[in-house]
Amino acid sequence: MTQIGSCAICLAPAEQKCGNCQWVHYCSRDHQKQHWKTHKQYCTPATVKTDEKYGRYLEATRPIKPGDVILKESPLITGPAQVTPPVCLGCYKMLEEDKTVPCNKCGWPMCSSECSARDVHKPECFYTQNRGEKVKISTYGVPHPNYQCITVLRCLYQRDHDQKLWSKLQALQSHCEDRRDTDKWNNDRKMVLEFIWKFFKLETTFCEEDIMKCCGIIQINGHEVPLLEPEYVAVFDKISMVEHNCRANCNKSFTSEGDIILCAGSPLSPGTHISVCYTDPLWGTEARRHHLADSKFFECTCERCSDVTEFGTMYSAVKCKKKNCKGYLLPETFILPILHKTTSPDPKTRGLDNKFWKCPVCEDAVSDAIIQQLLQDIGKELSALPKEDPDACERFIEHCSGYLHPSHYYITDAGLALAQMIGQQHSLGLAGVSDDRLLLKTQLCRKITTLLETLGPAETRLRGSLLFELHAAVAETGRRKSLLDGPMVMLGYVTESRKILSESANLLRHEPVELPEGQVARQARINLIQMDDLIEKLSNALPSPL
Ligand SMILES: C[S@@+](CC[C@H](N)C(=O)[O-])C[C@H]1O[C@@H](n2cnc3c(N)ncnc32)[C@H](O)[C@@H]1O
Repeated sequence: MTQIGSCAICLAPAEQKCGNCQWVHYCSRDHQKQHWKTHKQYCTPATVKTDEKYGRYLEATRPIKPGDVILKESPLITGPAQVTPPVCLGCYKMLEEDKTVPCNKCGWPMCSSECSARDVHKPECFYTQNRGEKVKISTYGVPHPNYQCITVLRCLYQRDHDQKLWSKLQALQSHCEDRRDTDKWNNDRKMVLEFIWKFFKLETTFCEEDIMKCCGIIQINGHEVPLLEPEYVAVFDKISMVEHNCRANCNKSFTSEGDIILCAGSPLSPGTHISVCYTDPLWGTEARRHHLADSKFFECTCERCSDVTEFGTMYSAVKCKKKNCKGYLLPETFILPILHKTTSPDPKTRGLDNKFWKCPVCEDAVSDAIIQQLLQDIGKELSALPKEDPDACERFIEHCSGYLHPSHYYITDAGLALAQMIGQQHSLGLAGVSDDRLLLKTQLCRKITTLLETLGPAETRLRGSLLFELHAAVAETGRRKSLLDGPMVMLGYVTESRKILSESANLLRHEPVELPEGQVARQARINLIQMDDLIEKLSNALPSPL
């Protein structure tokens, strides 16, 4: 069916759309030509499609290279996170007692009078003034219930103040039927809906359906923006169309201004579904699938979830315990129906005793309940590890290696923490760690970055940060070797380290300086210049072949 929109120039009903992005309508070729100067800045190499499984999704319209920006857009709505200590409702900075300026119209504490005057603060200011009594916040630094409803209230405000924005928000997925009666739904009813009705006296203004739908729109489409601590929430328009894949081909990052950027992580040919990972790609398949079912209301059947070996990485595999067997146990499938409104896989209530994990080498079979118990115990051990303790981390990895595949998610998780810890705690940095630890860091960084290339090629933030760690370890190894074998061995190591660093800088190039990854990217650019200098000096010092 042809969709009728309104012409971007004259607003007349229009059937034709931009052939590339299929987003903007035109009534005539003349108006399309006239609009091109503006539109070409926003015309994206992706278009919205619909099907039964995904609903609306984005598809590439032309070949896209890794690193290409597919979309960049400003939020439709921003607001504080649902559970947050008091933050400025203009800029989201955390508020400190005695350093706040109450908005003179509504009393909400702000960081400055400039922030009170920001448009973003208008909705709660408007409804607080109508309520007839100013807000008074007296506890800071801990989550405050008054903030739970703010982002929802800001959505609701648009109904009577910005029809276009309201329509865009209302068109987003909210899964109202699936959410009904979940714990989150019941909490939202109490902490958001009742607060809006009672505190703001809006019982006759906004009905239950409108409020709960806005809660759903934020739950399904909201992004936590990590530019500040605590994070705030933003809902975007086009980015909301991007589907999930556990081995996504794109990633999102934020600009310092809070815009979102969607970037390709692998080459995309026309017709490819554009995807990001809605969950943590470093979790095991069961945890990812449960998280998606509980928070986004679909059961993931992507290529990664469908392949128990996770592209041959054996990321969820458990060691076979039959005597002398060197095989690994895996279930036949991870794609089992998940009962909605449950939380995580609980070995006691799964009732899956008739499911088995099998070893292809010795054909042994172990019941799912036994495996779940083992994984639960190891998971508990991992969460109880003391923070910032590399020895404890190393002991955990050694112990778990008796039960799990070397690339198992629990071992990878601990390995990642260990790789980042080595060198961080020493006042001399990597120069202060033992040769063994330096080698371990190098091996862990290499192993996990390679694993990430397979499991999450678009996870550029983590891969870029780990490659930065790796470049430092390789350079330090070179420095130590040169002390024994003379300065010339250094050249090979520095050249390798520079290559790794250049990849890291490239992967992190969109990260804003507010994020640790943006700081790493900045340092990487500085190090690159220094390394080029060093490589030149070492090359010039090489004896001439003549
Ligand atoms: C942010 S929205 C994406 C746009 C949505 N498809 C729409 O039509 O508005 C997230 C929702 O899309 C659907 N979805 C996204 N990725 C999916 C996937 N891999 N499999 C099934 N459904 C998916 C789910 O309903 C999910 O809650």
